[in-house]
Amino acid sequence: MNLPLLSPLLTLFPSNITPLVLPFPSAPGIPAGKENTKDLPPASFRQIIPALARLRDPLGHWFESHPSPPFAIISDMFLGWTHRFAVDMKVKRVVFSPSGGMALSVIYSLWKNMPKGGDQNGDVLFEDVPNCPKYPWWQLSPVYRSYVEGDPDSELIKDGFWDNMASWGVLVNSFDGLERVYLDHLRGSMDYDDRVWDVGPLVPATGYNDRGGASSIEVDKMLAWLDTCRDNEVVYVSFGTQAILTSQQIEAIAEGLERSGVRFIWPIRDHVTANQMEGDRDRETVMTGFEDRMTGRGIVIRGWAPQVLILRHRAVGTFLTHCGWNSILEGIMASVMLLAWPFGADQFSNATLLVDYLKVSVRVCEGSNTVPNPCDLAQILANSANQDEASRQKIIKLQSNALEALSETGSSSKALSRFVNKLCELKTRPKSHIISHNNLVE
Ligand SMILES: O=c1ccn([C@@H]2O[C@H](COP(=O)(O)OP(=O)(O)O[C@H]3O[C@H](CO)[C@@H](O)[C@H](O)[C@H]3O)[C@@H](O)[C@H]2O)c(=O)[nH]1
Repeated sequence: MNLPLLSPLLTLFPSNITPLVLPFPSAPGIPAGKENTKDLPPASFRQIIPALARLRDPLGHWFESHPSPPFAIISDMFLGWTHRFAVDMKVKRVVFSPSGGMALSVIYSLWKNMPKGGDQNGDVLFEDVPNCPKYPWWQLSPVYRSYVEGDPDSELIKDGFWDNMASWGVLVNSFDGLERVYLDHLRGSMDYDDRVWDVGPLVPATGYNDRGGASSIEVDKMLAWLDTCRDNEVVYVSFGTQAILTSQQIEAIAEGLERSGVRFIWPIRDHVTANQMEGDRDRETVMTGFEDRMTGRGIVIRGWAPQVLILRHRAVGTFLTHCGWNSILEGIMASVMLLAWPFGADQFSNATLLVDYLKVSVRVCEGSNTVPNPCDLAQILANSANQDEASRQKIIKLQSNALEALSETGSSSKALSRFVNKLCELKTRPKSHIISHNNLVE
């Protein structure tokens, strides 16, 4: 069911890429017909990681029956089992990190040291990560916090992260001019050596507007409305594919937007309604009245928004974001002011990077259960929408670093070339020289 998401890529390279479609393994806790975390609640990560590990056998059959099987595997960090698979197949495995270098450093440190709780303040200090970030226990990755020693799914997830660290190399969706210190840290602290390739930001090319799916709004109408707005006056509000807002949070955002007087676009995910918590007030009543009053001043999208297209419009100048890494990179590429409200996963580390280290963002709220004060929120939104060009300089500088990284001679392009060269070296080397997992020469 995820195959259509690849169509734009497959169309661009029809003869180079052949998808191998394996049936999604059924698994307890994952309803039939749901094959993507964007259609599932955040806790489903605990089920989906073990489910995907069951692809090992079908993949193995394909591998062994292929006349010219691959000599390297690139796989997402939630597919840690592919490291051992690669070892068995006597090929190399490269981790793909959809998270940035700082977040990955924190995640690796977490699984390496496996802290059992915080200090007396409830904080966990990451002493082996540059700048020694610390987080209260509740801000650590929920996948980590749900680890139970001896539980088969927990052990599989833990092994997956250990295997990520033991893999041959890592591709990071990030760039030198954003967080070099963390990319260097990954180079220095793992056995990856120089095989850390920062090839980002990986964002869609101009003109490609359907990232992650078709939009739930008439795009032409939305663009026509945006065209009537002044430069940078529109606030875009979105919390990615995982966060589920409570009715109280939705109400507070609606009130904040209304009080602020700003123009806005705000997608609300469909299945949020289905997941309303018990005791929440009726979201629909709030939203219907709000949408009526906001006609002409803002757009509420029920479902999927063409986020990249929206962010790139000259009228959009502020992004209230949950700090998902893709949203951050898209925001940087569009040089919009980032207002941070991290919910979970790697988002607290991402917020640390943006707010505390790079100082390109303001922390608006924190946590999946916190409800912001609508008056404070309104003030922050209004201030951001009215900022002058001078206050946008830091984010413009980051955008220019990103563009530089992607230029022909930029750091990310060079990293990609180095990566391709390494792969080519593998291809020309007989497999008998490959060192196995046990460091035995095969
Ligand atoms: O209506 C929508 C909603 C989302 N998006 C796109 O969906 C992606 C969302 O990705 P991201 O911003 O990274 O958020 P999540 O969906 O929450 O991503 C998960 O994966 C990221 C990468 O690992 C982590 O950084 C996050 O914490 C984790 O929640 C982005 O490309 C958005 O442009 C849309 O196009 N339209």
